[in-house]
Amino acid sequence: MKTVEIRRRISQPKVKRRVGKYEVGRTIGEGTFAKVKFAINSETGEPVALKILDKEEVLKHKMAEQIRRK
Ligand SMILES: Nc1ncnc2c1ncn2[C@@H]1O[C@H](COP(=O)(O)OP(=O)(O)OP(=O)(O)O)[C@@H](O)[C@H]1O
Repeated sequence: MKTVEIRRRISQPKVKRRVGKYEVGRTIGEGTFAKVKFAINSETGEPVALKILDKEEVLKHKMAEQIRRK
């Protein structure tokens, strides 16, 4: 009985990272200033590509004016 409970716990999917309403999954690409991850809008179920910017690199290359928060 005890063994079954432990196995169940181990086989549960890992808790995914959350950013606001998005459940963040695997990395699908990388660019010079950003990492792009697969994510799901938990309110609508819509799959999206989530771009995570490297703030240091953006500031270093004076690209802040090209970035808009959505
Ligand atoms: N909307 C998207 N859907 C799926 N994959 C994407 C999407 N946007 C970006 N990617 C993936 O993430 C990678 C990195 O994207 P990003 O826009 O950061 O850089 P890049 O424009 O390709 O390269 P660089 O920043 O070096 O000019 C892309 O090459 C692509 O593989």
